Amino acid sequence: MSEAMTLSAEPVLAVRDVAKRFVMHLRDGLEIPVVDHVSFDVRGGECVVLGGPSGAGKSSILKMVFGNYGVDRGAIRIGGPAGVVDVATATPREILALRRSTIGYVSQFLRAVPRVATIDVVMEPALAQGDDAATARARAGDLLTRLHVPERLWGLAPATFSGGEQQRVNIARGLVARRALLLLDEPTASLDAANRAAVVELIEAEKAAGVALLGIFHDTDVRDRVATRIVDVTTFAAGRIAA
Ligand SMILES: Nc1ncnc2c1ncn2[C@@H]1O[C@H](COP(=O)(O)OP(=O)(O)OP(=O)(O)O)[C@@H](O)[C@H]1O
Repeated sequence: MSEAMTLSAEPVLAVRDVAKRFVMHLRDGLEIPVVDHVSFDVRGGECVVLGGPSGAGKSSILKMVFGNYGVDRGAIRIGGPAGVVDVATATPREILALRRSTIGYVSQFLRAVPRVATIDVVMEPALAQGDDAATARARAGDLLTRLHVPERLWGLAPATFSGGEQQRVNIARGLVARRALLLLDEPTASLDAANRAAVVELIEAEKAAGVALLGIFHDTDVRDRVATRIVDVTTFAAGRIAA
């Protein structure tokens, strides 16, 4: 199927005229403008990559979309089961509901819960979404296998795993639930070539399933393979020259 045929008509994510500055209260309210007039869409079936040098504001934009950072101006509209929610004006409760139903976040860091087995860590978001245990376990096992996490580790807690193993457990956990919008914060950082390739395949599968993806990838090889479009964040620089 061609890419155009898998794209949904309405964007899953619509960012409109967003501005963000940080106010340093411990430094007499010093203001650090980061981005201004940020506008872009992400439709189902496409992977939009935020590009630009270090400090341009890529992570800040991702964190605003996830609701971790407040927004000074503009709208971040996300279409979910309960209709369209504007993250810029949503209550914390609405943002949490949106995360449970609509937005997935895959970072490179695992916040490991002590003593919980890997398979349970991975399947938990699928159970929270309402999948039955057998379905959630099967999907979790499939993802762990594709990410080369050996089955002998599934019953162990990931706290003692290597950095790369923990990262792969985290990616599996981030992908296990079916979400309309996936945010990817350098999911392939410090993975080896075989696992980078596995992540690229999983991202392609999400695109084919009609998921909207927004990501940051410093690895240009991975970025060029997954990106439908690159949004250059330097075009949104707010009154400052990016480093
Ligand atoms: N919580 C914060 N408080 C104050 N300033 C911040 C905060 N988060 C980010 N910044 C500043 O905002 C600017 C953009 O940072 P951001 O992390 O979004 O850039 P980036 O493009 O993701 O960079 P990198 O590629 O290095 O991760 C930087 O100058 C940074 O110092």
